Amino acid sequence: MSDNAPNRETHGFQAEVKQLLQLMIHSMYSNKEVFLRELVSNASDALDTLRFQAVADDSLFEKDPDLAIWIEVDADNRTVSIADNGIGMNRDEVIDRIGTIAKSGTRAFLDSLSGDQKKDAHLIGQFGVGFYSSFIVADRVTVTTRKAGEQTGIRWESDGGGEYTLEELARPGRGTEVTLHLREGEDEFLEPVRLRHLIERYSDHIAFPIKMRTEGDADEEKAGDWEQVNRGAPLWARPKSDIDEDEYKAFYKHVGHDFDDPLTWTHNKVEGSQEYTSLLYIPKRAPFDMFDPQRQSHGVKLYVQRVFIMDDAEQLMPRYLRFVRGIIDSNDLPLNVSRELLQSNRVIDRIRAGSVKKLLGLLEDMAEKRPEDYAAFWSEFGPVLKEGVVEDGDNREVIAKLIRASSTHDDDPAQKVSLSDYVARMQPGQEKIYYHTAESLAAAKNSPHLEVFRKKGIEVLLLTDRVDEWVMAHLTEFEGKAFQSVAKGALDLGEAETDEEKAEQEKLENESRDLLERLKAALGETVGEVRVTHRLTDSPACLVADEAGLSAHLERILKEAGQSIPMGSKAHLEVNPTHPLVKRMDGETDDDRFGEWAHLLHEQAVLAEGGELDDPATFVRRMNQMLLSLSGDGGNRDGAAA
Ligand SMILES: Nc1ncnc2c1ncn2[C@@H]1O[C@H](COP(=O)(O)OP(=O)(O)OP(=O)(O)O)[C@@H](O)[C@H]1O
Repeated sequence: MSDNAPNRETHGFQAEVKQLLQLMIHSMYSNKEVFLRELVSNASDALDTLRFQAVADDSLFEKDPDLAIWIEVDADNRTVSIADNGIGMNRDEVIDRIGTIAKSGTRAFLDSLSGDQKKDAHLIGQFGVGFYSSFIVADRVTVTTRKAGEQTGIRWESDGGGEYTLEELARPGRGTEVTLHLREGEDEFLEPVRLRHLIERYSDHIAFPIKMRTEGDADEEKAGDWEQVNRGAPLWARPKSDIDEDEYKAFYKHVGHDFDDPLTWTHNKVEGSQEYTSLLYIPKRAPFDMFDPQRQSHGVKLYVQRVFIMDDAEQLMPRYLRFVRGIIDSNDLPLNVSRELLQSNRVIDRIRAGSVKKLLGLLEDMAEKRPEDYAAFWSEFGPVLKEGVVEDGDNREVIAKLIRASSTHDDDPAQKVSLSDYVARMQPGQEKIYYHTAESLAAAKNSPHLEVFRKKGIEVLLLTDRVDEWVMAHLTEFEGKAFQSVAKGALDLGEAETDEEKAEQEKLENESRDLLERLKAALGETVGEVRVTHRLTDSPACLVADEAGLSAHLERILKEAGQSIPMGSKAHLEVNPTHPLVKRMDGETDDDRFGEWAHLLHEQAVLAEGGELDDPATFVRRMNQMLLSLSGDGGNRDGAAA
């Protein structure tokens, strides 16, 4: 892949990059000044990385320890350059990082965007607009860079079409310089005043000096010297009272690589036996790959005494808070702390416990005082936070309080009902918190299992997130009330059922003995027990798992995940003897025909709860036969009806 110039190679962009570049140029145009913030943010990260690596090897400073970022305008050539003396990149790194997007699923996500979504800066922005935002204002971008400690520099150049060129070059200083050749009409960025203004607005919090040339109008002598244009101190180290909302938001965009503002944040300085500062943010939106196990997240960064140590210090945050972004700066850890050392470290354990507490407190507070924000949070991150019920036994109760669900109270698809709301609405005599898990809200709310609950006005939580089965296996009680799946075990409504109702039920059971036996004989091992239902008022039958067994919904999840289903008891068939269809069956004297009815009843029950039939064709044949016989044309046409 080389062209005519000596030592110059031409490479093609990865397809995703090409696609993203085009989308970005169009969707971001009205926010075009973001390029400056992004390039300064990258430069700051590169300085952080150098400073960290130099802790172990100070030769990397190459006698140039004053870390900074320089912004320079060349009005004649219509360029703006952003330079740093940070870690730099070697040839392979340039290819890997500036021509490739590592996030898996990017392609599929980009392909799935509709026309309008393609113009939505916030959707595109979730990739972290980063370096590519240069092309919003530039029609050619040149990067020259040399990695600290290495000999050869490299020059990268592209017009943002499909290709870029690479060329080796001698570069005495380490670090990176990005030069933007501005598009026609973008001359506003040649105005130093405009650039200063943008730095003040978006990059003031950058902890390294950002320097620009002094302007010479008042004092010609000094014109051309470099002067620092930002405050240059880490934001989190400043007193809270000194920092305004916009500064917090600007810092979030840098640290969280997000284009949007955060939803909320918590900033804490802990003193005493442990000293650390945390500034933790909750984003507005979940990244598209939130549930991708391979996702590379921009989580929480660890600093030690204001020196950046590492990104994504997963020991600082439990998995169920993986959406949190921000920094933790410890005064107690050594500067040369490694990932391995963090693994079983008491300091880290305490910082994590403290931070989790703060975050859960922040969520509690938001739930109470800003319910609309909390609803927005829940709809983005609810399923992730729920994992905490399983993962974090110590905080299970607090997390349970934060859970929101749909329920039969209003059948609203927005998950709004808290467990406390539910308990407050429990019927007199009701002892349990009832819930139903299903694949979708439609399947949940129309499930036959809910019939008796609806009739009696007993609320049932409708749980439709994938994690719910797993969560409910760990959540056994709330405020002293046990949880009960409406699709499991023998139903006991306790005192919510009157004595008359109980007597009637018993009578019905006695009268139905024969019917139940015939059904069990016809269905054999297809089902566990066959019994009279408590649950149904309108449907003829439903399936019920054992108390300790797997619900049909969980069985399906496991099957889809390719897991083997533990051999347990079969689901039990519950029938409603008062249903006209069941009554009619009871009167059927032909055993073969009764058998067909019985299977049909079972198959219906499987379908009604969203299940799949083992043998759908036979079901269809039975169904057709039944329809024909009901229309008075059955009996002799068995074969033809199939
Ligand atoms: N000034 C720089 N010095 C050293 N490396 C850099 C510099 N700018 C960019 N890089 C490297 O290129 C990578 C890609 O940069 P880019 O801005 O596209 O994304 P990012 O900063 O990783 O994340 P995001 O896209 O979420 O902002 C960076 O992760 C970094 O490794």
